[in-house]
Amino acid sequence: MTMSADEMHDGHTAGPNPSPRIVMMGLRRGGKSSICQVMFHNMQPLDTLYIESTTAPTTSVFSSFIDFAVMELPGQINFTEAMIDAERIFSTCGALIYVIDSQDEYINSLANLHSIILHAVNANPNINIEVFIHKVDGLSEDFRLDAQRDITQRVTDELLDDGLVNVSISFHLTSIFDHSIYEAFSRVVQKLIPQLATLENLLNVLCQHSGIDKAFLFDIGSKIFVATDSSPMDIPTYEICTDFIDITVDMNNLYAVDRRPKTATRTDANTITGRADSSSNGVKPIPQGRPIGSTSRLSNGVILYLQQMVKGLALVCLMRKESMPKIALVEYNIEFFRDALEQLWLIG
Ligand SMILES: Nc1nc2c(ncn2[C@@H]2O[C@H](COP(=O)(O)OP(=O)(O)OP(=O)(O)O)[C@@H](O)[C@H]2O)c(=O)[nH]1
Repeated sequence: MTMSADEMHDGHTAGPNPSPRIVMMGLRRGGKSSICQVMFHNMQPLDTLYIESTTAPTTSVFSSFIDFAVMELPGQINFTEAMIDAERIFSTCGALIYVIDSQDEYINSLANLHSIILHAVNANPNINIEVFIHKVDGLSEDFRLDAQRDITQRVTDELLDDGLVNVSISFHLTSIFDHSIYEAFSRVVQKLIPQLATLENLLNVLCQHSGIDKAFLFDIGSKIFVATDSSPMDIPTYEICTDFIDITVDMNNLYAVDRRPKTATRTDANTITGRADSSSNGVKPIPQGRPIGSTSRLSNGVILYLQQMVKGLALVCLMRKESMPKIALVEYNIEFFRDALEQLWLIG
């Protein structure tokens, strides 16, 4: 039986053109399902210990500034033998994430990755190959870098031997036990956003004219950052921002006015107070109606500022306390940023 991309679906509505598509592959027990569960279904990393091996391809569709679908192909399927319509899957997808278990012997993974890259690039020369060197939480700092160097060297050497010099391939060190998986996934998604350069430009202009040191545009549900300004970023800053989003959403949900009609059923409640597809995925419900906003001052004087934007996005900014007297100007500029974002989203 040949399975086509459209047949492999887990029930989330994709619409007629669920693009861009991210395909996730890798050998058994590499960590693919765990990544999807932690990123998009709010599962706690430790709970992934009990995940059963995936037996059939699954697709989840997420709606944000861009709609994107993530398809996971189980490691136990040899996709060439299983007659999966690989050509079609690769030709319609924007990125192929290949997950390598760095705590295990990875020679077999590299051979498997190589044959998949050959198929993928043949079907779609523009595909982005993203290699997740995963489970690095179990490796020391030195070991991580050694593994990354070794894997990068082996994969690129083999591609060069095959004369494939223009393959777009990136390597990321990831773990579900820290924020590295969010950063890596953000980088993958960003490459699929056609408006990325415009978003970054808008954030740069906003920072320059408002005394903001760093600004991120986050998808609230998945905590993927869709764009950031061009100033350097580090993982601790990213972590502070995602924690701030969590706290803000939790506080908002705690004190949100219940606008449900008295007769509403339990099922109605999800669609009234939460993002329709996030509620069914286990992702925190994103407040509808009045946009959420919050300001907080850290012990080192840094101010965190959050404003909800269009399509479940939030602008999170870091600024020094000296910028606080100019907060009216910051908010004025953010209104322009929001307008620009709305226009950008409307023209698609
Ligand atoms: N230490 C560590 N373990 C992880 C990480 N990610 C996943 N795991 C564990 O790896 C095991 C396998 O994870 P799965 O998500 O089922 O792997 P899979 O690639 O989906 O496997 P198949 O469904 O067989 O294709 C689970 O016990 C997870 O808890 C990680 O970042 N670090």
